[in-house]
Amino acid sequence: MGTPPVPSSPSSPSSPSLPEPVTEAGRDGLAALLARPERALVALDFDGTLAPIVDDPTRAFAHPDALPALARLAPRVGVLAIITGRPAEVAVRLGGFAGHPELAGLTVLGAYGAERWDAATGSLHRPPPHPGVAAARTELAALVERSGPGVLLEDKGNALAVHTRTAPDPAGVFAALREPLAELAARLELALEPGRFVLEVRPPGTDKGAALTALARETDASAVLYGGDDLGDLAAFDAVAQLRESGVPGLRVCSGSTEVAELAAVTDVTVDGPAGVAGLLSALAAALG
Ligand SMILES: O=P(O)(O)OC[C@H]1O[C@H](O[C@H]2O[C@H](CO)[C@@H](O)[C@H](O)[C@H]2O)[C@H](O)[C@@H](O)[C@@H]1O
Repeated sequence: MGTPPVPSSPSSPSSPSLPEPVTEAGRDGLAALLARPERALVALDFDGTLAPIVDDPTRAFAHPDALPALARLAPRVGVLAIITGRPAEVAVRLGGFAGHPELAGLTVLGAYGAERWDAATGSLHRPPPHPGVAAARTELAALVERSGPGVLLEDKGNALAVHTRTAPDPAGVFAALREPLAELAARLELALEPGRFVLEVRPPGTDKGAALTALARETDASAVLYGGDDLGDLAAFDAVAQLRESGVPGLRVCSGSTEVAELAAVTDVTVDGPAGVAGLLSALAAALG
């Protein structure tokens, strides 16, 4: 017996209208996507974009409207992808992406593009562990212990994330940890990746921009949409700008939040967090018939 199709959205029976991008390049990107959807690449970040931000990273499930919107959009565009800082298999589990016939073509690029899961085959590609991560694990456990209550260490296998969201002073602890973590990352030949009340040390060598560009080239995309909410998404927004310069129109969607308010200035359209993203994806699917 196969997995049943994704149910329709619980909270938005009718699709909202497509928002108008505030930039000309964004309007061109949207027009190109609507004109040739079969050649379009739609790529989305996970946390803060498809999944609401919550205190416990292990319980950051997709917004209830996200999966129905993705399922509706997937058959209408060339390629649908998730590009996330999570390990690919964690994003697949939290998103509930596996086993749905509508999402048979979905690709999940995890660990900022270092990992790849394809729904079509269920195959997971993961690089070998970086030697610096094991050393960082021991040091970070001690550092987190000293940092006071509410500071969490998320062990992602080949990366480690220190979360300060549930500390009594999240911004203050984040600021205090930034320099020691930058020093540790440099010493162990790792990269420091700051995000929403999180400082991550991870293997260098890739980012979401490189991942998005490679996927656009691999799939010969004629238009690209990228949606994100955090600092790690800036590389992907830059990649959209570079793809535009090389003749591939693109649309940059900001999943808006008060935590990373500066992102709206470098994107073409801002929606209200994961609910707004799901609404936009649903509206896109409706516009594509
Ligand atoms: O690339 P993303 O999919 O956006 O992942 C980036 C990081 O997201 C997660 O942390 C964020 O979400 C948590 C759950 O809502 C929240 O508690 C935390 O404050 C946010 O920074 C994830 O835990 C990290 O591993 C990802 O790198």
